[in-house]
Amino acid sequence: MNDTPILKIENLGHAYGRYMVIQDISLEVAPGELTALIGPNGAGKTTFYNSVSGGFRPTAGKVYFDGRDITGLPAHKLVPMGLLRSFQITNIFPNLTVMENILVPLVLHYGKGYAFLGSLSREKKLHRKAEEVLDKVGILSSAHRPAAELPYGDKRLVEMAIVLAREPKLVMLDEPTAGMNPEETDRMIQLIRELAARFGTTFFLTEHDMKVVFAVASRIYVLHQGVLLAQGDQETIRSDPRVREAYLGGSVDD
Ligand SMILES: Nc1ncnc2c1ncn2[C@@H]1O[C@H](COP(=O)(O)OP(=O)(O)OP(=O)(O)O)[C@@H](O)[C@H]1O
Repeated sequence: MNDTPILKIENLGHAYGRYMVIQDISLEVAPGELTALIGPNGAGKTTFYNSVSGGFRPTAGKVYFDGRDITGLPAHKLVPMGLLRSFQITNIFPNLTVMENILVPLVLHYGKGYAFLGSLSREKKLHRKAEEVLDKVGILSSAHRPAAELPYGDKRLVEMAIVLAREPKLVMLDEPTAGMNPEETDRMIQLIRELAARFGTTFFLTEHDMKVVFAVASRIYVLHQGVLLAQGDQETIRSDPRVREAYLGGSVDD
């Protein structure tokens, strides 16, 4: 069994100018583990997310992905290694069909060196791959509809299909359900759980919606004023008085 952590973070810190926003964060994520980093507004979650997933170079610490030092590498270099970050819904091309929305990143991802070129044309193989991922997430029947026509929740499924098409080992999501209604949020939760269960994809969420966190994550880290305040399973986090205090009481419960 491979026991190399998929993600290992050592003493991570980031400052905007002189303002130290996150400090001394160390954690490890095992392959397949569903992890969330939670914290009140302004705790530094997005800064953490960007420091780890290629948004910018952190000012302190080290980030290892699958045993390799990736500290400060930009997101586009992390993608071929298998570390993806989610993108906003606006990155879906509304005038292209759902299928084309999957094909464009697939072409960019595999480029001319697409590995399993055989008797079929490269285009056919990419097409088949796109159909495969659309089927996996359950929107193959919408393949030839313009993405703009899809309801919001289905657009997020397209986004996930785009993610899956690139065969990630780790997906980092920054508030994946932001802007969604409760029904769409539930679908997203189901999708993350299903992708993890069926395809072994490791997810790391930064999130302040407790409903999402408790529905998805088995391991939770709590960030407060830029430092890790607590970590553990759901029960440990729910019952930690410091976490309740940080959330001003009550809102830790969903
Ligand atoms: N580019 C920046 N320059 C200066 N300060 C910033 C910048 N980005 C964020 N900050 C500050 O850093 C702190 C942490 O912000 P961050 O967005 O990482 O927190 P967060 O936990 O994601 O918050 P939220 O849940 O509100 O999105 C905040 O005080 C914020 O104002």
